[in-house]
Amino acid sequence: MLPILSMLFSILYEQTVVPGALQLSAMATQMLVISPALSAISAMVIPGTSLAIAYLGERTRKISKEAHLSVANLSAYLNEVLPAILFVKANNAELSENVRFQRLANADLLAHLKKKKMKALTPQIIQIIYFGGLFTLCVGSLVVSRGSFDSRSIVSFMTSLVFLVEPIQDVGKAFNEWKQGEPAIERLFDLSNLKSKVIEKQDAIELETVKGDVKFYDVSFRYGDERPLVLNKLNLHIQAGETVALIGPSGGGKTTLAKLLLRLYDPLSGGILLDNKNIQNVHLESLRRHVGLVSQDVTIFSGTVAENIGYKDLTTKIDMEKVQMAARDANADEFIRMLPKGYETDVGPRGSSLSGGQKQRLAIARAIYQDASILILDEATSALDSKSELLVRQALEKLTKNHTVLVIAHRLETVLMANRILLLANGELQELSRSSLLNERVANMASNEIVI
Ligand SMILES: Nc1ncnc2c1ncn2[C@@H]1O[C@H](COP(=O)(O)OP(=O)(O)OP(=O)(O)O)[C@@H](O)[C@H]1O
Repeated sequence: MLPILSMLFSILYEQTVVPGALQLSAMATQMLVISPALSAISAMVIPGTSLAIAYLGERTRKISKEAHLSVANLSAYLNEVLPAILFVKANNAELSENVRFQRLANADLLAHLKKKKMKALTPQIIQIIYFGGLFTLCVGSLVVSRGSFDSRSIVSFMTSLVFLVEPIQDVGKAFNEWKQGEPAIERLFDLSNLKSKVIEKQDAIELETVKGDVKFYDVSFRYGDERPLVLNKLNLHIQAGETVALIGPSGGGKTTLAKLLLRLYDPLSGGILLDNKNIQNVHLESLRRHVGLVSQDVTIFSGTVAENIGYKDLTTKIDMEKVQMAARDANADEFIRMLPKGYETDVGPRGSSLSGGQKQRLAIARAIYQDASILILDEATSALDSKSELLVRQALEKLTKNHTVLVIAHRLETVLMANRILLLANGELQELSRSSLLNERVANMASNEIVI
């Protein structure tokens, strides 16, 4: 942001405003010396032209804003639809998506044409206004002076006037350029003003090693003042090395609990302790290094397999030995070696060249590489074929051996991997025994998604 602002400052201020202002004051002084009366008349033209420039500036700003919005709408649409192209085809929706695309593309084309027209016309309109003003002034000056001026004074006055107009014109152009760029700057500021929902303390502590003991005490949370409580005085103690399965109805608050542990939000009341330290007193970076997340919407970036697994060290140096170990533990090594370039294979945008199960195993390998003591596994609801599912489950089982695991589970097999099973419904937790889970009544209450 700062380089952009300093560049704008340099263009507008140092290259236009400062020399312009110097020239303007020199010419105005010269004119005042030659004839104060004529200078006063000339000065009257200036507010008129300034108003015209201001009006044109405002129009340019509006048109530029429309152009920015139209391109933003188009790119948002493409970002949404291109990754879901399989869904579009499966629903025979190519034609309707084509129409939607055409509509947005046309709107973008029109908005940009309008902007180009305005950009081309503005300097001409300003020129016409200036020369109109200048002509009026010349005629006015001759009429007012009625021969009291000698020809040298008139020439000198007019020359000063021409040189006076030039910097005003420059400032007008700079003003229009500023107005044209204003919507883009507004959007940049909007983005940079997106505030984090949590605040890191100045004296926050660094967690070097973590055993993995997690405690939620009296935690209440809602997403906004007007919204209902998602968690209501919830208490939960997960001992280091334990695996806890969290089940519950959709919208019951399971993901919210995980978000609070990652400190994406702070609880309304109560607190969360990690190895008996309140996470609000811990460096965010260090907290999130020790708490790994394998979420249900697996995120795979375009890049190589190795880069996706060693994501934590992407900007430093990826440890290839560690990548391969993580892939072996995640049951991913075998399929990776069969890819055209093994670990160096490009997986395509959003991992488009991989199957659902392969993506999930890559995400698990990434979590293993991260070396977090605590893992949150948000099990994918989408079904995999039985072989893939078995490979993913085996990988998850390996993970539970040496980590504290909170698994948001949707399948009975995953639930049964856990040491304890907790049902989260209506903001409250209830511990379930394995036998009660197999009881149909509780199973229905817990979640329709659990296949029992
Ligand atoms: N960012 C948000 N802003 C406002 N409300 C939210 C937000 N995220 C979740 N909610 C609401 O909070 C409640 C709990 O959502 P949460 O995602 O924790 O449920 P869940 O148990 O994980 O559901 P699922 O099993 O369907 O993933 C829901 O009513 C949801 O609509």
